[in-house]
Amino acid sequence: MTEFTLPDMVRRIFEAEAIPADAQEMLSGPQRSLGVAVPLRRDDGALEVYPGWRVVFDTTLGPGKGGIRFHPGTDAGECAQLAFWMTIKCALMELPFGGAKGGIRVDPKALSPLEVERLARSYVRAVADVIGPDTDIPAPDVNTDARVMGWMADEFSQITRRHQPAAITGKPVCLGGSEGRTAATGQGALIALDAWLKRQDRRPEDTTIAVQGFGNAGAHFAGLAHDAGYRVVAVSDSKAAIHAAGGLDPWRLKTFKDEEKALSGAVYAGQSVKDRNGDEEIGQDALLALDVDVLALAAMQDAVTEDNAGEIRAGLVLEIANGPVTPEADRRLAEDGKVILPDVLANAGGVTVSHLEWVQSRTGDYWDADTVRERMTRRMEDAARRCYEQAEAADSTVREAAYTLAIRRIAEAISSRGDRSYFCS
Ligand SMILES: NC(=O)C1=CN([C@@H]2O[C@H](COP(=O)(O)OP(=O)(O)OC[C@H]3O[C@@H](n4cnc5c(N)ncnc54)[C@H](O)[C@@H]3O)[C@@H](O)[C@H]2O)C=CC1
Ligand SMILES: O=C(O)CCC(=O)C(=O)O
Repeated sequence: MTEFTLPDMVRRIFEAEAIPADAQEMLSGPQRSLGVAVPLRRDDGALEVYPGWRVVFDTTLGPGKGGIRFHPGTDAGECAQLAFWMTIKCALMELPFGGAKGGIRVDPKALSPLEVERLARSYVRAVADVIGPDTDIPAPDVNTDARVMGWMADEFSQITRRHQPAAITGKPVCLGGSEGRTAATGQGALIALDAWLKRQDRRPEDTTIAVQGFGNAGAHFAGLAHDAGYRVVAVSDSKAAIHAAGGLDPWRLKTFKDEEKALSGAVYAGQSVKDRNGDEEIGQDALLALDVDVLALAAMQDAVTEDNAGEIRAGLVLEIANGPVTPEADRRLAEDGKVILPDVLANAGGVTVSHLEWVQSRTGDYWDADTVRERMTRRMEDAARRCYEQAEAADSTVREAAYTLAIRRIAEAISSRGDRSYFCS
C-alpha cells in the first residue's frame, strides 16, 4: 500500500513561511480515513466484495471536496495522497472547501453497465454517514463520470429521504449538475497554459502539444487547445498512442474513442490515406519523449519518474492528472530547465466548476454555460496570475509558489479558528 508522507517541499515551506506548529501538526496527515467493504451482486448472481475508501484530509476551510475513482490500483494511501492534493488545490483556488478523495479498488472495465451502477450505489450506502453538502462532497475522477454521479446522487437522496443535489457534484445537468462541468478540467488546464504562455509572449499557433491520457480531462483539453489554435500532435490512452507531426483532430479522435471505447484503430477508421494527415500509431513511451513544446500529462500519477525524466524533451510540462511527476522527477526536470505547471493549479478547473455546481444546487438558481465559463475563467486566471507572480517574486518553481499560497491560507484559517484540539467536519 502507498503510505501518505508529507512532501519535503511542504516541510521546507513550513520553515520558510514560519508556519505555526499547530498548523504543521494539523496538516501532517489525514483527518479521517474510512475504509469500507463494497458488496456487488454480479449479473450472474454471484456476490463480490470490493475494498473502498473515503479519506478527508483537512476541513479547515470547509467541507471535504474531491472525486471518487474506480481503479484496480486504488488504496487508502493513494486516497490520502489525493485528498492532500485536493486540500492544497481548494485552498489555492480560494474555494470554501477542504480536501477529500475516495475510491474503490476495482477494474470497472470488467463490469457490465448495470454492475457499475450497483457498485456505485453500494459505495454510497457504505459512506452515506460521512458525505453530505456540508461535510464531504464527492465528484467524478478516473473511470467515473456524470452518469455515475447521477446514480450516486440518486442513492444518497433515497437513503436520506431528501432531495440533496448539493451532496455530489459532476451530476448530469438534468439532475441539477452544472453546465460546463464535464469539460471544466480540460478547459481550466488550457486557461493555466494560456496564461503562462502569454507571459512569455508566445502564441498558440507556434506551440505544439502532446497529450498523455485521452479520457475526460485529456480529451477535452486536447479538443479545446486545438480550437484555440495550438497544434496537438499526439495523444494516448492506456492502449495506444497516435501521432501526426502536422497536427491531429482531437474531436474526431474523441468521437471515435467514445464509440469504440479505445483510441486504437482510430488512425485507420473510415479515412482514406489522403485524409489521414500523416496520423500514425506510435509507442506510448515514445509520446512522452516527443520533441514538442508542451507535454500534457492527463492519465495517472507517476507517469514521469526518475527513470524517464531525462527523456522528456518538452520545455513545459502541464500536469492535468494528479501527481503525474514524482518528486525525484520534478527535481530532475527543474535541473534540466523545464517548467512544470503543477496539478494543483492546472487541473483545478474541475473543482472550480464543482464549486459553482454546489452553489447552484444549494440555491436552486441555475446558470447558463456562458455564465459558468466566465466565472470559472476568472477564478482560474486569477489563481494562475497569483502563482506565476509568486514564483517570479520568490524565484521558485510554480509548484512551490502554488503550495506556498495554499499553505499560507490554510495556516491563517487554522490560527483564526483558535484553540481547536478536535476536528470538526
Ligand atoms: N475528471 C476530473 O474532473 C478531474 C480529473 N483529474 C485527474 O485527471 C486524470 C485523468 O482523469 P479523468 O480524465 O477524469 O479520467 P478518465 O478515466 O476519464 O481518463 C483517464 C485516461 O487515461 C488513460 N490512461 C491510463 N493509463 C495510461 C497510460 N499509461 N498512458 C496513456 N494513457 C493512459 C485511460 O485510457 C483514459 O483514457 C486523473 O489523474 C484525475 O485524478 C483532476 C482533476 C479533475
Ligand atoms: O470536482 C471535484 O470536486 C474534485 C475533482 C477532483 O477530484 C480533482 O480535482 O482531483
